[in-house]
Amino acid sequence: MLTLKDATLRREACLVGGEWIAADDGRVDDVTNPADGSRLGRVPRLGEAETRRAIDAAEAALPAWRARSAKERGTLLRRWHDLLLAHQEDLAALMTAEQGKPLAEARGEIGFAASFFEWFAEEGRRTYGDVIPSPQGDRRLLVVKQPVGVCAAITPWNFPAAMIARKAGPALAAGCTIVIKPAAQTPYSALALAELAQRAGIPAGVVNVVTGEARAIGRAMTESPKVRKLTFTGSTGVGKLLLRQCADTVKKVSMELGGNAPFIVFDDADLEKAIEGVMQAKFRNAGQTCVCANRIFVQAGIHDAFAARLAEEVARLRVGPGAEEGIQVGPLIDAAAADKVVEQLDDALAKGGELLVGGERRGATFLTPAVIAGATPQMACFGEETFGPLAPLFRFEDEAEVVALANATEYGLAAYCYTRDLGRAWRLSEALEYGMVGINNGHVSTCEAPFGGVKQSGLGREGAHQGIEDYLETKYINMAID
Ligand SMILES: NC(=O)c1ccc[n+]([C@@H]2O[C@H](COP(=O)([O-])OP(=O)(O)OC[C@H]3O[C@@H](n4cnc5c(N)ncnc54)[C@H](O)[C@@H]3O)[C@@H](O)[C@H]2O)c1
Ligand SMILES: O=C[C@H](O)CS(=O)(=O)O
Repeated sequence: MLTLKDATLRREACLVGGEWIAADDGRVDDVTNPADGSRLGRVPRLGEAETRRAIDAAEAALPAWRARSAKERGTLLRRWHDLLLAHQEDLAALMTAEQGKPLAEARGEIGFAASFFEWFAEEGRRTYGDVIPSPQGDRRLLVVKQPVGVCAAITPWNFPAAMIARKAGPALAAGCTIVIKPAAQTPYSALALAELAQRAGIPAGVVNVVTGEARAIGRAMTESPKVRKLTFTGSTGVGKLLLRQCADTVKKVSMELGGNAPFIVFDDADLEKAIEGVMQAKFRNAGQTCVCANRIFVQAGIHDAFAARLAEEVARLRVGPGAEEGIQVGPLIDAAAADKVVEQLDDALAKGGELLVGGERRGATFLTPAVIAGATPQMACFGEETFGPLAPLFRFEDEAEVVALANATEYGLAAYCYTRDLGRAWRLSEALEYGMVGINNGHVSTCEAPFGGVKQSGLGREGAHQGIEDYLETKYINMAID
């Protein structure tokens, strides 16, 4: 049973123009706990009409919000940050109940989400323009940055708070207003963030959250000329669809899409550090992160020692409901997600892979973390994003071979490399076709750094200074002074 210190954080209505609303026709959708399939509650099933009203509310709030100074907007963002931390336990409990991740990870995600509000509270005050030396004495050339305007955000279930904060933070700091559609599986985290935005004093209409029919809401967002930017985090397939839908109104877009991360271990790597890194890069959120190690390449000389140590560590992982203290691997988001991982596991075994540990299905959504040796590029786990606790080991001989294998994918989000050779670290950092590279490090995400991918892993960057640029327009002013 989910009990919160502050029960009012558990909202079952949508925030539109400062009002908490139900669907016009009263329809609702169940929210379930992936650990046991129990119903947590119900949230409104909004459609196009309600979404259009949310867009209108964001448009109505825009002039006053963009007229505030960046410092004033930053003060409110900082308050939102403080409220997330003040309610971290309740927000973590809500997240674990609806998403399944272990409580310790959920607490960490709330801190991660809050960091984007803190970071962009200050970045908004540094959206500098330019004064350009004019070629004519009677002209002055200026460049100023202005907010894009009304933004729409569509976010995934795997990081239900941080993926919202990584968008709402820069949007609000830049002077934009926003309409957010969270994933159907994880609405409570989004609605709790909206509740805390109100408590922080963020004005009505600046932040709006709509739950309901994804296609209908997405259509309203992408078709509306009032929406000047769409920021999406989710699968590459849905990203492509939304990109197409945004073309008719030429919206600015940010796309944070799928991944297929290579994790490369050379003979000269520090074995224990590599094991620590792969455990972090592979099994965080039960392997359901876009930057998870999807393919683990191990050089022949260290392969057997690495495989034995990895199997040993994986066997120790505690699997169970995320709400139980000490659990390290929770359930997958639903039975279909677990089915997909089992299919990839069975495919690998059918094609010659050797199961070293795990792979046991426990009920609908639990799967004990698995390690497979003898993986090959002919297996589904080579080309497809696994999004689950399956670690396939690919043996390789030399640098040229592993770079070619690592880059043989349409994805390009994150990559990892373990070596103590400085020259090789540089060569791999430059040769790997990915937006982010971890060298002797299995976790790269932080608000100070630009997160994002190349190829079909996305467009744009989130976090860092780059993250606010996506919410700004550049205006050039040519002024005659005669
Ligand atoms: N690059 C990143 O930063 C990042 C972060 C997290 C997740 N992801 C990716 O997201 C995927 C897993 O998340 P998911 O299962 O929620 O992805 P998904 O693409 O199925 O859904 C993402 C969001 O899009 C919505 N959606 C789905 N179809 C839609 C449509 N036709 N119109 C409008 N909205 C629609 C969903 O309701 C959800 O809110 C993985 O591929 C993962 O790699 C990427
Ligand atoms: O899955 C997507 C997240 O962006 C992963 S991380 O928490 O930013 O590493």
